[in-house]
This record gives sequence, structure tokens and C-alpha cells, in this order.
Amino acid sequence: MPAARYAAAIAVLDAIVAGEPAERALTNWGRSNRFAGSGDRAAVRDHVYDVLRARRTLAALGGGETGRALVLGLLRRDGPEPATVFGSGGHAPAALTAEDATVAVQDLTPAQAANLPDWLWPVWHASLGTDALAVAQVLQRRADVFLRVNLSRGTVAGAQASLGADGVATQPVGDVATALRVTENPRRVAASTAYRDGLVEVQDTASQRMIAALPVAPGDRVLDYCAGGGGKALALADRLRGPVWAHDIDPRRMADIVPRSARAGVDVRKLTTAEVARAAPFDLVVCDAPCSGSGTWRRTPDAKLRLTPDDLDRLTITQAHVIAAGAACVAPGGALAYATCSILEAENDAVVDAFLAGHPGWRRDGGLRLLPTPDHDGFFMALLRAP
Ligand SMILES: C[S@@+](CC[C@H](N)C(=O)[O-])C[C@H]1O[C@@H](n2cnc3c(N)ncnc32)[C@H](O)[C@@H]1O
Repeated sequence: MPAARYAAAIAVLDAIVAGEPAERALTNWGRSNRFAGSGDRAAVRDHVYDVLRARRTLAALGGGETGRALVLGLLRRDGPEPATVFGSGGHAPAALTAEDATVAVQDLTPAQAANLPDWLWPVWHASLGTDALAVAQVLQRRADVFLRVNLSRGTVAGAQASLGADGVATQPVGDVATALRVTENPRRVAASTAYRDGLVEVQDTASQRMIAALPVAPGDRVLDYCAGGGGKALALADRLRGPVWAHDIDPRRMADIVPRSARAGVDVRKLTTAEVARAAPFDLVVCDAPCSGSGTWRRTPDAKLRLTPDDLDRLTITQAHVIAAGAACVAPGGALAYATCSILEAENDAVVDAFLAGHPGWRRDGGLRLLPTPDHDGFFMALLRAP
């Protein structure tokens, strides 16, 4: 019954507000409500995450930071009419009272409506101008799961058939040749044969578009300077059909690269920081810099509420370091791709412009700029050409 699902979401949200991690609160609820069917569990989970993605906005709309106020805010934003849920009998939440605030969408401050901390709204607005509120609202909505088909292992049609046999329905994404959108059972991907055999990886279409836009030709020497878990390095190695070198300042983050590339049948070779200097120069260096992740905040709902001005300052200092260190590894006439999954000016154009101002002879040679939409996360990439 729909109203009972909202009541369950209120109980789970109360636990989260009290400090419990979201997944644990949902598991505990599931354990103490063993009668709940899979439809109920999925609906409660969706309500909880719908709230967490817009927590500040919904707290303002519902009049507080309790599970009840947050769900009231959710209903005020998305419907159905709160009075049809609260006090509707059975296991429904208790009826609305005079104490329940009557806040309307138009009463919110811009930062509340955007679900951003107060300090971030002016920074956000300066970066996004007239799109600022609409983009912030896109980030309050659920994001689809996208897969990258690893063409070193098979075809898009083959991947769809294999996933389908495991109950995972997918659709190709028009203009991204390697991408599939998961339309049913995303939680079954990790156990699927296609995933276990390296035929698909979970990767947003923004990253896949970036890989497709890189200027590489067979035989090029390519370095992923901030390789992390290797998402981009694996995709690049698949596109190149040749080796890609991977480096990260924190080698522990690359722990999975070797098993992942073996599974995918691609050639990714790890380098330590000392080894990078000896292996340089490269025709292309990719710097997928650490960033606020502001283009992906649909997937990490509380990150935007935790980000501080000091965090942003520290990130831009690291970004300036990373772009310069990556550039030092580029061969004469070669390319540097500076990328972030942020849509904040300070982490993107400002970093690139400062680099160009301090490195005569380098020039900008295109790139990619994506605002988040239902089809992809937000993303930024600047291609720079070495003298
Ligand atoms: C956005 S993540 C990389 C994600 C990865 N490219 C992928 O597609 O899965 C950024 C990475 O940069 C690394 N990093 C931070 N500072 C660095 C530095 N000064 N030099 C190299 N890597 C750095 C971090 O450890 C982190 O793994």
C-alpha cells in the first residue's frame, strides 16, 4: 500500500537523520519487516533516495529535518497531495496537523531550491548563469545506470543478449557507440555473466563520450596520469587496441587495474611516480583530475552538502599541480586532456587558463563540456596541444 511505504520511508529517514548510513538503515528496516515484498522494498528505497538527493530542498518544503517533514516535502514537490497519504488509514503516517508547516516552493531561497549550501549558490550561479537552478534540479533526480561495452571482448548486440539472459534489460544510447542504458534490474549487473567476463563495465556516457573524443591513433603512446581504479584507462585501451600506461599518486587506488584489464582482455600497464618520468614522453596524457564531482552529484547525494569552501580551494590547488605534472610528460606536438566530472568554472576553465598563462606555446585545441541531463552526468574536458 503506497501510504505504508511512505511511513516506512519516514522511519528509515529518521534513522539516517540520527546518523545511521543510508544502506544500513534500509537493511535494518528490511530485517525487521520480513513480510515486506520486493515491490515494497524497492519503493521504500526509492522514496529514501529521492529524499536524500534533495534533502535541503525537502527539509525547507516540509518544515524540518525529520523523516516526517522530509517526506512531507517530497510529496509537496512531486505529489501525490500530502493529505491523501498522511492519515489515510492502515499503516499510513499520522494525519497532518496545524504543526506541520505549509511551505510552498516559491518560499524557498535560491540555495534551498537548488539543494546547495548557502556558500555554494553564488559560486554555482557564477559558473552556470541562467541554467543554474535547472541544472541543480537535474541533480536532484535519479540517474540511470550506463554500461560501456568492451569491444575487445564482443559486440553491443552480444552484450545486450548476454545481459538479457541474466534479466538485465538495456537499450543502446543513440550517439555513443559503446554505451548501453540499463532499463531493468540495474542491481543485477554486478552478478551478470557479461560483467564477470569483462564484456561490460559500469561507466557513465559522459566518460564514454570523452574517450571517443580523444585524439589518438593506433600506435600512440598514451598515459592516464590520474588512473584511480582505471575506468578511463580500460576504455582507452579498448579504443586503442594497444597498451595504455596508468599512474596515480596513490598506487592503492590502482589495485584493481591489473585484474580488471585481464578480465577485459586489454593491456594496461601500471607505473609508479618515479617510473613515469623515465617512461615519458607520451603522445597523449590524460589528467582526469580529482574534483568536487559536482557533475555527478545525483549519484552521491550528500557530497554537495558536505563540500566546504576550503575543500574547493584545496581541489583547485591539486588540479593546478596535476595539469602541470601531466604536461611535463607530453611529447613535443603531443596532447594533454585535462578532465573533471565537475561543472564549476573554478575547477575547469580557470585551471586551464592559469596553466596556459604560465606555459607559453601551449594552446587549446577543443574539448568537451557537458551539463548533466538524464542521458549523462556533467563533464568537462579541455584538449591542450604542446608546442
Ligand atoms: C577522478 S579520480 C580518477 C578516476 C579514474 N580516471 C577513472 O576513470 O576511474 C582522480 C585520481 O587522481 C589521483 N590524484 C590525486 N592527486 C594526484 C596527483 N598529484 N598526481 C596524480 N594523481 C593524483 C587520485 O588518487 C584519484 O585516484
